[in-house]
Amino acid sequence: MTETTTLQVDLGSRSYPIHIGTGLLDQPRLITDHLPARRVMVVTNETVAPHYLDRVLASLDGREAHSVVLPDGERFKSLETAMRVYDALIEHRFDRGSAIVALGGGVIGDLAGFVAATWQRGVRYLQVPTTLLAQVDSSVGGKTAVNHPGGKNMIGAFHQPRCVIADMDTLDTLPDRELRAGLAEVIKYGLIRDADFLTWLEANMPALLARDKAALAEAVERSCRHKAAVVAEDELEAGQRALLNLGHTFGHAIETHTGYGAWLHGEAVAAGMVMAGWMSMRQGWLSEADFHRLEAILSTAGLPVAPPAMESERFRELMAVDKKVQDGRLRLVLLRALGDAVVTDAFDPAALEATLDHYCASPE
Ligand SMILES: NC(=O)c1ccc[n+]([C@@H]2O[C@H](COP(=O)([O-])OP(=O)(O)OC[C@H]3O[C@@H](n4cnc5c(N)ncnc54)[C@H](O)[C@@H]3O)[C@@H](O)[C@H]2O)c1
Ligand SMILES: O=C(O)C(=O)C[C@@H](O)[C@H](O)[C@H](O)COP(=O)(O)O
Ligand SMILES: [Zn+2]
Repeated sequence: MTETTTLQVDLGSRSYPIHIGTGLLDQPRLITDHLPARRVMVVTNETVAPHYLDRVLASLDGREAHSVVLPDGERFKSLETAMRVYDALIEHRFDRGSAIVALGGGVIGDLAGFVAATWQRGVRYLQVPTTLLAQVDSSVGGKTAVNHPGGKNMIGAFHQPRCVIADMDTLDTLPDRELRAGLAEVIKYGLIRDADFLTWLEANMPALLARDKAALAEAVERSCRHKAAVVAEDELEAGQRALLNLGHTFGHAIETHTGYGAWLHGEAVAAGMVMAGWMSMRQGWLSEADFHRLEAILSTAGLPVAPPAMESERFRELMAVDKKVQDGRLRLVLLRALGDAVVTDAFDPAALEATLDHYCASPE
């Protein structure tokens, strides 16, 4: 077991710790200390359960622990799947004092968090993220949701976890493609608010892709510091939190268009960040050299730098339901420089049209 780093998400009475380290799943009482509930439901999926469920259940010794093992995949981040968890909660008489543990990647975290937010109008829950993406982003900040067939994360709530336990050892079993998808959200923090981190990521990309534990731990910790700081400033996305959405307006359109799953969230966000970067360059905000740097780091991380074949009209249609639309006006996260992002509706519409023309397939 190595050192554990603990960060804090400062939200007054709803503050909570993020523990990052190795061997955490085998530490007795780490979960129960943060979840003083008699009944606990562990929500996980069929891929994660064989690796980690027994250890989490063992750590809940002394509690009445149950588990629900869901099918795996973004397409199961739905109300129908949430209903399976509600069914288990009813069956085992879960009351307001009961608690939920989300064990898995962002799909499980978002769905279990949504169930926790809505079960009897809100019960406690804890995040045990097991993908890089979930450790650096989705487990922190309390955005919970399920998808609608017509739009990503359309049905959700803000509901903060009581604690985040990121055991880096769980990344040992993560497929390479999923590791790369997680790197997209790590790179995002550099692009929106930390040019030095971006330089560090460029230098350390080979180590990260080779799963060097120290490099991964530093990437997780620096990412969580950024996420915690943004969330503490603007929990409910009244302003600056929207910067965490860089690439997501384009990316969510890609995920919805491709039916939730063909493109991983991180892959869609990577292509979306390239599109946002290209548009920022077209606006005259980002230099050509910096755009190429953005494209290069994503490409070195093995991520897509262009969307799938999609007509521009389909992008327009899907982007129109983005949650950042205000009074019918689309707001986008664009870059003024690397490490300096802005959320704005004051973009040149011609720059958006040029971006869609540049990246989209023409209708047959
Ligand atoms: N709430 C937020 O703030 C937030 C932030 C970013 C992303 N998200 C959401 O997160 C989701 C994406 O999360 P994700 O990338 O973790 O995808 P995911 O949850 O689908 O996990 C990726 C894959 O890895 C498997 N897996 C998980 N842990 C594993 C492990 N340790 N070993 C082996 N396999 C493992 C999963 O079963 C799945 O097949 C999207 O729905 C996205 O919208 C939410
Ligand atoms: O925490 C946030 O805020 C984010 O925007 C993080 C994103 O990486 C994440 O994908 C989030 O789920 C997107 O939220 P949404 O509000 O655009 O659905
Ligand atoms: Zn995201």
